Amino acid sequence: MAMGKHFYYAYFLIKRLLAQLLASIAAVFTRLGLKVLASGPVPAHIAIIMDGNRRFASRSRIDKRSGHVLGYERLIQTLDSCLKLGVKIVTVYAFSIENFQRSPAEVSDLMELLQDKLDHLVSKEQLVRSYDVQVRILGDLSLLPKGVRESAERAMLATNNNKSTVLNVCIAYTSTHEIVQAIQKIMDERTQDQPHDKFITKEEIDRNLYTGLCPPPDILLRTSGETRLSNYLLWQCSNSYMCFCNALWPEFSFWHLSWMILKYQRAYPFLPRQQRPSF
Ligand SMILES: CC(C)=CCC/C(C)=C/CC/C(C)=C/COP(=O)(O)OP(=O)(O)O
Repeated sequence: MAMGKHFYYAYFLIKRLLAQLLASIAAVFTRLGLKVLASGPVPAHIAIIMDGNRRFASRSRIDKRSGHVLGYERLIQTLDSCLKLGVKIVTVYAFSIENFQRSPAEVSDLMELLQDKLDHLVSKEQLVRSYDVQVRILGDLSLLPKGVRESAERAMLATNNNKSTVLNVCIAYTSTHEIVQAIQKIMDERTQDQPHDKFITKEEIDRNLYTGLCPPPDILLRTSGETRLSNYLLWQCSNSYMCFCNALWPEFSFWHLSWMILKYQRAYPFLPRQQRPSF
């Protein structure tokens, strides 16, 4: 009996030591990987369609909400790696206007999660403070329940003075809606200020999109093997390097990110030069 107990303790001790050893080896390789990647051109802006949370949940036999929670955790880890690498702006698709057509229970779960995570992001997330991240919520906030809208406004206000890096979170967003709203805004201003001016310029549309003066994404990543744009940043990504990855979003690791950056660096000499951020 005593022998069995000792064996049991030894087994768990060895398992824990091995896990710690593997974690230290992974940390060393991650640091090395970051150094190698940072020696090539680093994208200033990465846009991500975080796809595959529900498929991951169903494969892992967990509920959909837990799949989205894991998706949020993966976002924080990916953001951490991007910022360590020197990426200045990360823009993520968290909820499209089309997502409102999901079942009322799932929409309500996602809204609760977004509210919770937006509050968490600015109050408890060390990453936001250490990298001086400005959080911007892009989308038609009037479509959101009051609680989520208030959390979004709180998050933007609380990080408004952070100037080093940006996390854009697209919620209640679709690109066509954004473009229509931008044109509508320009037309409304026209009627008041210059009633006879009939021409709209590209620069005016740029300025009036939710992304405003933010430079366009260098890379657009979509996970889960889907190769559609799903009405995401259609105007802004006209010259972006597209990267489609088979991993589901909760599985997207540092190594998937590194592979994507390496592919971008290999293609870099042939890519059109994008506007660089001014910070
Ligand atoms: C505050 C903040 C930034 C929160 C982010 C939370 C988060 C990760 C939201 C993503 C939600 C979403 C619709 C993912 C797409 O997977 P899916 O549901 O379409 O999965 P499927 O493709 O497997 O169906």
